[in-house]
Amino acid sequence: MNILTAAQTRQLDQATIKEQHTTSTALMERAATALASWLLRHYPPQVAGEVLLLCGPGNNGGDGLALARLLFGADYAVRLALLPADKYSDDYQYNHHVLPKTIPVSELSAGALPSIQPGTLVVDALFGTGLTRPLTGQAAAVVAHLNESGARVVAVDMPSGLLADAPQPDPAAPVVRATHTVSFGLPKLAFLLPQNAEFVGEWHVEDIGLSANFIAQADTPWHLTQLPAATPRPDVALPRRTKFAYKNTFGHALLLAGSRGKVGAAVLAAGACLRGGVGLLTVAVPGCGYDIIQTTRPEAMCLADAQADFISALPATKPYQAIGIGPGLGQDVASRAVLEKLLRETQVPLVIDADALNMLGEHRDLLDLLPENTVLTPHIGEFARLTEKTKDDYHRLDLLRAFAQQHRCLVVLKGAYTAVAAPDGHVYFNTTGNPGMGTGGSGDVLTGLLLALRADQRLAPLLAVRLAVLAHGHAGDLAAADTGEAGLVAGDLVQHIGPALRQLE
Ligand SMILES: NC(=O)C1=CN([C@@H]2O[C@H](COP(=O)(O)OP(=O)(O)OC[C@H]3O[C@@H](n4cnc5c(N)ncnc54)[C@H](O)[C@@H]3O)[C@@H](O)[C@H]2O)[C@@H](O)CC1
Ligand SMILES: Nc1ncnc2c1ncn2[C@@H]1O[C@H](COP(=O)(O)OP(=O)(O)O)[C@@H](O)[C@H]1O
Ligand SMILES: [K+]
Repeated sequence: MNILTAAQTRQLDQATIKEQHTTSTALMERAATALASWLLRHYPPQVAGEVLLLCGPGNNGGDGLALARLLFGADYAVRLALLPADKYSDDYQYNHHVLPKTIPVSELSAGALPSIQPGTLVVDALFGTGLTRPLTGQAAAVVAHLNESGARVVAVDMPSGLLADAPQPDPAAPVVRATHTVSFGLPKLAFLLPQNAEFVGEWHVEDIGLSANFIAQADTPWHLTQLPAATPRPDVALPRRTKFAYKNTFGHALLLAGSRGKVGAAVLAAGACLRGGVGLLTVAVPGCGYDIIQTTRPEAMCLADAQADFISALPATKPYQAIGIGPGLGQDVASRAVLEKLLRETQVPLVIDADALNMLGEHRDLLDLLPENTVLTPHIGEFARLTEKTKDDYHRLDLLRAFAQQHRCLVVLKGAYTAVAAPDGHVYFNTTGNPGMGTGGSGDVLTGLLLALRADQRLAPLLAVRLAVLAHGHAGDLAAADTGEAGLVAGDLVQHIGPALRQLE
C-alpha cells in the first residue's frame, strides 16, 4: 500500500468527494463516525469518564465538533474547548452550528486554560494535516498545558503540532504527546519514524472509504508491506510450490558465517535459511564450527576453513544461486580479504550483514564492487558506518534512498518498521514484528531467511526481500504469542518461519 505525502493527503479528500459524488461535510461525518466507533471500542462511556475535546479552527477541529455531537448522542459526558481564530473552515462552521446546545463549550486562551485532571480523556482535534508551521502563541500554550496534565490523549488524525512527512522546523515548538492517534485510511510517514513515537503513541487507522484509486495511483516513494490478511490488495505473496517443483527451483545457497565464540550466528542463519525453504544449503565456517553445524543442522552441508577461529578462504562460488556473508564473521583481515575476493569474483546475488557491513564501512571503495541487487541489512548503527551520522530520521531516509540508488542495491534498514530501499529509490516499510525481537541473533535469522528467498529462482529481488522481512516479523509475532516478548529468543523465530511463510502463500 502507498503512503501519501502531506500534499497528497490534502488532495485525497477532494479526489474522494469527486469520485463518490459526495460532500466534504459528509466525509467529515464519516470521519467522526469512525472516531466515535473507535472510542466506543477502546474507551466506552463508563471507562472514559467525562471527555474533553480540544478543537482547532480547521477541519481537524470540525472532526472534533462532529465527534462531540456523536459521543453526546452515545451517552458520553462531553465538554468542548475551542481555539479562537480569525477564520474557521466551512465544515467546522457547519458542525459548530449543529452542535447540541446542552454541551458545555468554552474558549481556549493562554490566560484561561481548562483544568485537566490526570487521567482525563482528552481528544486532540486542534490541528491535523493542515498544519503549515510550528505552533506558537495560544495554540502552543494549550498543547504545553495538555502535555503537563497527565491526561490520556486520543489525537484525531495527527498529534497536533507534528508534520505528516517532514521534520519539525522548530524542535522547541510543542507537539501533543498522544496515547493513541487515530488516523483515516492510511498511516502518515511520520508515524513510522522512531523520533515521533513519543508524540504519536499507538497509532490506528480507520477506514472511511477514501478513494482507493487515488491512494493506489499516487506517485510516492513510500510504501507499506502488510500481511495479506490486513489488506484487500495484498502487497506481496509467496507463490505456492507446484507439484513438480524440484530442489533446483528453490536454489542452492552458500552461507559464510561464524568465528570462534560466534558460531551460534551461523547456526541461527543456517536454520532460518533451511526453514525459509532453500533447496540446498552449504555453510562455510571456521574449523571450530564444523562439528557444531554438522550436529545442529544435519540438513546443511558444511565446509570447514583451514583456520580454526575465523574464515580465511573463499570456497568456489560457482554452484550457488545466492551467497550470504557476515553473521558472526568477526573482523579478521583474512576474513575481510574473503569478502573482497567475493565481491571481485562473483555476480551471484549476495546478502551482506553484520561484520561484513562494518568491513564495507571501513573500506568504502569496496561498495563500488557490489553486484547489482545485492542485499545489505544494516541496523541504524551499521548504516551510519556505511554513510554518515544522521541529523534525524528524515535525513536518514534521504541517505537510505540515495545509497540504494547510487549502489543499485537493496538496503534493509532494520528496526521497528524496517525500511527496505530499492535501487529505484522506493522505500517499503514493514508492518510486522515486535520489540521482543530486540534480542541477540534476530538479525542473523533475517539474513538466513533473506538468503533462502534470494536463492529461490521464482522470486524477483525486491519481492524476495520484502517477503523475507515480512515473514521474519510475522514469525516474531507468532513466537511472541507463545513466549511473550521478554521470553522470545532468536531460535524461536526460526521455529516460526514455516507457519509465517505458510500465511504469506
Ligand atoms: N483528508 C481527508 O480525507 C479528511 C480530512 N479530515 C480532517 O481534516 C484535517 C485537515 O483539515 P484542514 O486542512 O482544515 O487543516 P487543519 O484542521 O489541520 O488545520 C488548518 C487550520 O489551522 C491553521 N493553522 C495551520 N498551522 C497553524 C499553526 N501553526 N498555528 C495556528 N494555526 C495554524 C490554518 O490556518 C487553518 O485554519 C485532517 O487532519 C482530518 O482531521 C476529515 O474531516 C475527513 C477526511
Ligand atoms: N521493536 C521492534 N519491532 C520490530 N522488529 C524489531 C524490533 N526490534 C528489533 N527488531 C528486528 O529484529 C532484528 C534485529 O536485528 P539486529 O539488530 O541485527 O540484531 P542482532 O545483531 O542481535 O541479530 C531486525 O530484523 C529488527 O527489525
Ligand atoms: K489532532
